[in-house]
Amino acid sequence: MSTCWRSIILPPTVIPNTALPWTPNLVKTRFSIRKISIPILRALREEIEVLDVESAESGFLQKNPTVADAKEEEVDGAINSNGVAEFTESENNLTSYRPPPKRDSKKSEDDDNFRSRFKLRNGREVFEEKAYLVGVECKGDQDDTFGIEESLKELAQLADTAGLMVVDSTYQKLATPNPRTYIGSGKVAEIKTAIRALDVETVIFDDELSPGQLRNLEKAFGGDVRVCDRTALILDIFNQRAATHEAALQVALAQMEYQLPRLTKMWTHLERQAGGKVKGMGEKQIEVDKRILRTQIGTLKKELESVRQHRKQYRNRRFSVPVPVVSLVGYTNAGKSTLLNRLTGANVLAEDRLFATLDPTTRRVQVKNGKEFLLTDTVGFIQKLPTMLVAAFRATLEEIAESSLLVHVVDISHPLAQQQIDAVNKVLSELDVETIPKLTVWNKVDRTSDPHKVKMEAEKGEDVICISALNGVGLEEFCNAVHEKLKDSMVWVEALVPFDRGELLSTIHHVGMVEGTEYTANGTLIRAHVPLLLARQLTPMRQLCKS
Ligand SMILES: Nc1nc2c(ncn2[C@@H]2O[C@H](COP(=O)(O)OP(=O)(O)OP(=O)(O)O)[C@@H](O)[C@H]2O)c(=O)[nH]1
Ligand SMILES: [Mg+2]
Repeated sequence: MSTCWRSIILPPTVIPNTALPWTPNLVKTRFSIRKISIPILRALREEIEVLDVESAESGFLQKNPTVADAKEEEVDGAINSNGVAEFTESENNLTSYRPPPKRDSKKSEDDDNFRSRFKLRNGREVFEEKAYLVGVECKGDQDDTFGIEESLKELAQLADTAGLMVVDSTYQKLATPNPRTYIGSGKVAEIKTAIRALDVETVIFDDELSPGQLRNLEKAFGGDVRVCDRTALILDIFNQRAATHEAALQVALAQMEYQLPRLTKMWTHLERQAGGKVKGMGEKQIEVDKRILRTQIGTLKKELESVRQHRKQYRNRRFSVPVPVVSLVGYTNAGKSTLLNRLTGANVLAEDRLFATLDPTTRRVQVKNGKEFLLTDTVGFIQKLPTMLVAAFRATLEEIAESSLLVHVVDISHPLAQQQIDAVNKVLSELDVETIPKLTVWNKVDRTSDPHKVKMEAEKGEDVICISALNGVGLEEFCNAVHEKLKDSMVWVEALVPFDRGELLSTIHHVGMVEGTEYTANGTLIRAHVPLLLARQLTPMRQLCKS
């Protein structure tokens, strides 16, 4: 997971146009040269026509001397350990063909295996590192509705999404986690043996580790294996997936806040890039680094604020057209984007991976009876969602808070559907949206063993609709249910609309629920449930009606 590791260690590289001391890499690198090991560089040189490192990185290296330095050092190492002659010949004498030196078949097989571990993920080439997963089940932990094995299964899915190859996993039941190493010393020794036997490159813990625990574990495992936790993994996926400027800023901020207490000496490059001006008078390096990082966090927050102001203006413009907004919320991979695509013909990425969507997308849905509403697709939730990520995405999630109706999409075919529902409700309660009317949608009924039985179950529940977003089953019923629910959030009006305001009448018909119309000498008398904003627009006519 080269990109994963890169983002854990280095500042994220996707923040254009900032006055940060380090220069962001605007050409998104496919992986971090800085952290690429000697054998990877060797393979890269052999594969030069596939992955032209020099040209791909040249712009970046000029801007980022630290990375360039690191690259040089490691290339030298590769040459020394592999023999200079082989590379020099192939690079300097490209026209005359000479058969490659015979390599023993084991080495060639290793190289092939090695090369096959470069995978394309989210449009980037990443090195598929071997990962080992570790979980802890604390006895008497009431909060975790997910069992440890299920939670590790989900962690494996997250690792796969980030581009890692999970080679094995283990867990331990403890009364309380060990404050030094999170797991007990026996488990540490067991994992150390597995690391050697399986060539593990990254060990991922299913819970957030303290900075001290991270350091102690890295030391205990021998120093040459990376240790990270679920939060870092999720942050990395978000970093890989962030497609818009705002999402990139939000993730960058969350990553930096995660980094701050975990800073070690590796941040010395920040100081160099700040032109040495920050060299402290007797200040420890780590303090300097922390100060620089805090400044960067401040800069990011300011930039994020200005982006948010922009979006707010856009949202206000949208609200001037009083179409009700319906937000799709739910566990990651439940089928929210598939439902949006199906209903609106949108082309939002929907795939069988966690966190396919980060940015909200809103589209207009036209229902058969001429009614319409706006449907917003949002970022999915997950159990143990890092609080800093909820905080970072709060602005995006504000869209949810401003909607007229929440549609909770559930993957009913998932064995842990109920636990996922609970996890989503927990996040929703953190967002203070309990007052917004809610409709529950049981999606993927086609994947259940007995769709008919599931439908009967749904009918027993209040406000539950069964659908299959993939094949379109139940969508008409869904739209009708949305409309009925929207009525709950609407205001009852009786208004006398003058004949020259015909456009208002058609808006009322589009977005409201008309109960009756009457033509009078002064205009059309209309009785309807309408969204609050439209009711406000109709206020003078409502007064007219009363008089
Ligand atoms: N069988 C079946 N698969 C579905 C259905 N709806 C969605 N899927 C599949 O489930 C996977 C996830 O769908 P998405 O629409 O990306 O899920 P999402 O909720 O947007 O996920 P995030 O963006 O990660 O939060 C995709 O492979 C879809 O094809 C359905 O009704 N039936
Ligand atoms: Mg999605």
